[in-house]
Amino acid sequence: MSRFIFSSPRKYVQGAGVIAELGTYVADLGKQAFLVADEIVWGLIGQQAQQALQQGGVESHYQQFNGEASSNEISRLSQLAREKGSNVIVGLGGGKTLDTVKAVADELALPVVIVPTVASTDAPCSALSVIYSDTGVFETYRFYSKNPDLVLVDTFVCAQAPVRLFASGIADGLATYVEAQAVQRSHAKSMVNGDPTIAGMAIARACEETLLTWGFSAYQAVAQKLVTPAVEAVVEANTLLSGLGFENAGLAGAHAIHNGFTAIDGDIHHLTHGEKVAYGTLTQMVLEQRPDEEIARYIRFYRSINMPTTLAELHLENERWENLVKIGELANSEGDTLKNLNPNLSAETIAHAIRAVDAFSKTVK
Ligand SMILES: NC(=O)c1ccc[n+]([C@@H]2O[C@H](COP(=O)([O-])OP(=O)(O)OC[C@H]3O[C@@H](n4cnc5c(N)ncnc54)[C@H](O)[C@@H]3O)[C@@H](O)[C@H]2O)c1
Ligand SMILES: [Zn+2]
Repeated sequence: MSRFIFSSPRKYVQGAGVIAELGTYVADLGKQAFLVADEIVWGLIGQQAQQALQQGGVESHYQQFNGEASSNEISRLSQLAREKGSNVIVGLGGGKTLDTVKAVADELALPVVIVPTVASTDAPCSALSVIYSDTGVFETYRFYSKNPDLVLVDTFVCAQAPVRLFASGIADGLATYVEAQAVQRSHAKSMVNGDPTIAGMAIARACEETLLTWGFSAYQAVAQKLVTPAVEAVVEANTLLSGLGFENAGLAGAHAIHNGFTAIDGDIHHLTHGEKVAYGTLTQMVLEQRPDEEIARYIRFYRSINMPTTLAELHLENERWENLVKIGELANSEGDTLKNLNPNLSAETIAHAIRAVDAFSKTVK
């Protein structure tokens, strides 16, 4: 029986300078905020955030994020927030910080406010966290009963972040519709365990359209730390459209293969989420036998924003065949989403596709 489900954050606010309004919005949710950010992000906007909260009549306590969205880090921060008597959790930063604060808020059954400071992933809006070991190996998806209470995105702040992270967010967003189509084709379930709604699919499609239409000029603008209408559109696509799209229409091969890459030691660990997802998307496209010209279009677009399309760019050019098969095995693990692409893929078939992307990419002009 079909169950069409659509889930979303309660409120999404985006614009250059909106961080100044943080207190006004947070005050509706709680008056004792527990703020989490890493050292870099805190140095950039910590003071501004605290001031904005104060203006809204919200007291705040800051704790530094240690860098990994792991069970240990979640327990440590939960304990501290409990001791402080906080009644709203606020996370500022990239995907790992945001995934961690979602889990902390869930442990304490408190509202959560997400302030992405970089448009690098579609983590902000979702009701799930990606959990890793303390050393950064993918462990599991942790699901929540609700999405964040507020997502507040200051476009100006995001445009100051490294352009490589912005491009990575574009790559993460470009996977959304590719994976959504696979889920729909195979009648699989979305990340909210429902059948994709018309809304979910339309949002995923709008995400792809926005990124292919304005992704390149937005990338050029952010490289100069500028905010243009195209940058606003792409920040929305990376954050809101991609987030609602992947959650409500589902994940398939691109993200499972991304998760598979964490099985490998070495320099691939220095790649961003989006960079690995870009290659995972191409691998999925090869596995679903998309027309050559369609794959080539994606390759040209990734190249234009400096995302990897060859094994050398993933630092995997000399990787042994057994290790590529290991990536396939982890991608194929229970609880991951490769089966939404095709339940009958072997680890070897995935390894073939990983190498085939490289071979094809080298021929694309
Ligand atoms: N929960 C979800 O739905 C979901 C979706 C996609 C990705 N993810 C997860 O997100 C994580 C990846 O997130 P990420 O790519 O943002 O990386 P990250 O969180 O590991 O790192 C972001 C980096 O950017 C820096 N930074 C942030 N804002 C900045 C700014 N304005 N200026 C300068 N530097 C800034 C931070 O200090 C940090 O070093 C992965 O763990 C992935 O699994 C989760
Ligand atoms: Zn992603």
